[in-house]
Amino acid sequence: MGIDASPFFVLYARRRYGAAMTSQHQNTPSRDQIRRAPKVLLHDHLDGGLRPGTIVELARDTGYAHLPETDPDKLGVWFREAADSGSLERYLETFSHTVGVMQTREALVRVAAECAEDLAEDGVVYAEVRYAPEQHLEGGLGLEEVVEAVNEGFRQGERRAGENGHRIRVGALLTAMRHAARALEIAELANRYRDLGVVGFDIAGAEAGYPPTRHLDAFEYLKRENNHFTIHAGEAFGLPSIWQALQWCGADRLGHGVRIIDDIQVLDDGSVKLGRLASYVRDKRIPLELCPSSNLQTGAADSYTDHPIGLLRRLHFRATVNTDNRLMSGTSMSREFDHLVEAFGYTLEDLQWFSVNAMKSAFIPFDERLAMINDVIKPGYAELKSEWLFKQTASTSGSAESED
Ligand SMILES: O=c1[nH]cnc2c1ncn2[C@@H]1O[C@H](CO)[C@@H](O)[C@H]1O
Ligand SMILES: [Zn+2]
Repeated sequence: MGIDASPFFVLYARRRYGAAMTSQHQNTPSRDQIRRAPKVLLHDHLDGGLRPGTIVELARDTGYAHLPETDPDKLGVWFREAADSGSLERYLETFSHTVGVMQTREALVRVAAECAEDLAEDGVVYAEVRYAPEQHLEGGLGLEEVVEAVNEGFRQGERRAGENGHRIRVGALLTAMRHAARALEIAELANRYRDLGVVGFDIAGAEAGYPPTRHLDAFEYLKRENNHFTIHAGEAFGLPSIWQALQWCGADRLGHGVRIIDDIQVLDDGSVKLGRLASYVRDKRIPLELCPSSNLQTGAADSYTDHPIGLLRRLHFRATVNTDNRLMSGTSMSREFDHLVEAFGYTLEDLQWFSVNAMKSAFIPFDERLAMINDVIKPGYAELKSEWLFKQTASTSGSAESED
């Protein structure tokens, strides 16, 4: 099975990128370099990324009385531990508390603004952040008011980040919950707010028992409108879910899609055989929104070194790295990269490859994606890759000074 192939890949990666280094920039990037590297995030849930302190304050302000902890540090730990159950269904239960405090316009604006700020602070230059408008109506808001509040928050956050020297652009993805029956309505909402801050559509929630084909009407509508959508598929459930998402629903990208590994066979001699579906995904350059830490918590992978991303990157799938839920996983884009660098010996070249892959797969227009790649991402990595040159100069001039 493909997952067993990862140790082989580690060896391959170390040999290829570790021992056989040809220049300094192929060294392991430092944590600080990873944080400063321009990163692109396609799969991040707004209701999975709140600051614990904000949850506590919003609960107090909005009268939400069900928090398991009221100390922010303890609450952060509670989310990580509660989400660490090995089951997607139990992982998803933790969202009742974040969604619980996101029922007013003020709360939504604040959470969205802080999300943009936190991502920018972490070096993310472009993000598509998703949430399910239908889950934020309990306080009396309408669907459009929810979308407008979140958009307002993203714009505020982008402005504040810019004032602090961090440029970021955030687009919203509207999610419909797969167990519910509002997908068409949410798809129409996504279409109405197209070019007004919403860049696409998604479905999420428990996968087993809720195939994406339940929502075919929504996907067909979006296709007729030439709009974009991704589908959570191949996370808790395997190949049939990925197959349906692509061949019945017509998804542009796969949310997770990690189980495509079940259609990849690694033979004893190290050669690899792709099944028909895996070949299709690779040949058509279907973007995989991979979320390593989240997969460890829901049981989709056992460790970073065993995570299929190693093999998928080696086989040149259109792999991207994502956070999924920063609060539940206690993570960030930089931390995801830190883990992958440690597990697979990735260099700045690899991190750039993931970032360019993600930017190519974004739902904004082609010319904007290209400009992001050429004017922001590549120059950012080029600067990091050239740092060793200037370190050398500094140490030379340092020793000259000491001789004076
Ligand atoms: O990894 C995931 N798989 C499936 N559904 C998820 C995942 N993370 C979050 N959500 C669901 O998406 C909703 C909207 O953001 C969240 O409320 C949560 O129920
Ligand atoms: Zn997700």
